Amino acid sequence: MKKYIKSNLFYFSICIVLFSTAGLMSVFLANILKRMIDTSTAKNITQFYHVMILTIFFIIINFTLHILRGFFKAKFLKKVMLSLKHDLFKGIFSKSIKDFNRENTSVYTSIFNNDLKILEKNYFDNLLTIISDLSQFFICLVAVISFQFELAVIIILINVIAIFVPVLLGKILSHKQIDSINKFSDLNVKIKDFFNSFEIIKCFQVTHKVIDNFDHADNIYEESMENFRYCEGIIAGFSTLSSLGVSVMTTLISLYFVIKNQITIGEMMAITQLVNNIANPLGRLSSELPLLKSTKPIELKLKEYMDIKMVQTGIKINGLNQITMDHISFGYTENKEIIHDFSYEFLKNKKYAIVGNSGCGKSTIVKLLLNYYDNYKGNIFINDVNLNEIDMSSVYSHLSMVHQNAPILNDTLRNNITYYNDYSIEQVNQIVHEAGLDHFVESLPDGLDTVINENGNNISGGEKQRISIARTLLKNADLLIYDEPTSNLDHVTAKEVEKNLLNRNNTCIMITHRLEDNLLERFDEILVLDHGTIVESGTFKVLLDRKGVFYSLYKG
Ligand SMILES: Nc1ncnc2c1ncn2[C@@H]1O[C@H](COP(=O)(O)OP(=O)(O)OP(=O)(O)O)[C@@H](O)[C@H]1O
Repeated sequence: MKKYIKSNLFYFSICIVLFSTAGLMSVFLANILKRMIDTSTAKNITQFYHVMILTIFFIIINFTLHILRGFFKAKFLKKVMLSLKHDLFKGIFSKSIKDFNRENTSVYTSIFNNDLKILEKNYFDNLLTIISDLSQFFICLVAVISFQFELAVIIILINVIAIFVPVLLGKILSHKQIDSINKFSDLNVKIKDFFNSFEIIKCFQVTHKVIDNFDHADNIYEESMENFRYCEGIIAGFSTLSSLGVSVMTTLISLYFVIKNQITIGEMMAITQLVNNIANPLGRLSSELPLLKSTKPIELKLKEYMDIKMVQTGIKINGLNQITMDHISFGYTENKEIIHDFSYEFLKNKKYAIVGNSGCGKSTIVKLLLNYYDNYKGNIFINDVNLNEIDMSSVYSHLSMVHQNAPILNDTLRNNITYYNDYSIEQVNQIVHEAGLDHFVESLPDGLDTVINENGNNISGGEKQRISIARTLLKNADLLIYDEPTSNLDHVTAKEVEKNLLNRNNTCIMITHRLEDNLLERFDEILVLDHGTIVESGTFKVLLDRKGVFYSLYKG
């Protein structure tokens, strides 16, 4: 976190100066109190006017300092949180697809919703309070020493004992903190899943079970929070002991010095005031310091993400001429192989269909091509270069894909289609037409500028699919991969859209369950997959004539 302080040193330095004045202001106030009491015992009206002016001056300065502290603290926190979130977001997006998929997306959202908030409050904000309290403690201590050396020594002794235990407890607090963060992340995953499945939960009438499930996860989280709060409570107890002990001892000892005529009543008041400003900050410090320490695990966790660099090593490819899958075997888990000895060569500008029963591994083949997983046996080559040696970003720049469940942004239809790239209005309109979206766009109140809701819940499944198709076509990549692109479209629209998809001069791999003549006749090669292996391949006509697996699938 020091890096973020360094990069915002200007605002941090101003904050240090402003928050450090807290001690001086306490001494100022103690001085005013001393003068007030001494004036009352001397009954001197000139002294009274001096004290009055001094008090007004104190109030104005104190007020101004508070305003300035608030202003610069807000600036500092804004700057530091902006750069922190930027680096974190960039770090997460620097992950490869396979690394990103290893964690549930709720884990990432929980970092932003929870971890960063804790860091802001317990580290950066807390740090400024610590500076203020340290300044009060040291400056007031020096002031007390200048009044009464023996008194200062006694105060230090009491405080050292009182602060020692909470600092030790800080380590335990830190463990409790990280435990509660992990539990919160688990709870977040559940909440996200349940909200995403809202309609299904209602239809299946399992609301009570879901509530039980939620309660269970929440219970685990709250128990971890309860442990954390217990620990905080114990630390707070020691803090109170510290400040109370010091206050009582000081008053008694000061009284003794007054009785012995070694200090005036005004000085006794000033000392009591100063000691309060030693004991109270010290009491607070004994919980603030452990809190600061407790953010260490969060810092380490975030650092892991922020240290991820966009890996752009490897060989760059300038186009996709041929893709060779050579004896590929793969399973998501060790004991279940999904793809068995799959070998095939996809050639430039040819059209391929992959068909087969549900679960036979069609999408998995595509995921392996896209390097989502690298723990397969065999080799994948692109233009004769092994996929493991290629800079994947150069591969991604030459391909585009329509996913089975197309992700939709909570943004305008235009941005959902262009994905923030710059295209002319003519290009966008042409693609809208090819994806069969003309009527849909016309029906929208703001046309392409209409905002689509989160997950596209104000549009139909077919419209979502056509947006995804438009997005893919607009990129006009060398290789277009379609995973059941028209499964949600009516027969007529599907036919029209598929015609546009296959008319293009690109390599195309389409996974489809639509075994219809007018579609299948358009492919150069149809791969028939069964249990992760190609059992037949050829043109539609050849496969029909063979009267084998494909024929049975086709005839249903
Ligand atoms: N991330 C995953 N982790 C574990 N198993 C998975 C994962 N993804 C898919 N599978 C399993 O791998 C097998 C093949 O899945 P795949 O999605 O490739 O099938 P598919 O032929 O595309 O099916 P469909 O036609 O239904 O889309 C299935 O049994 C599926 O349950």
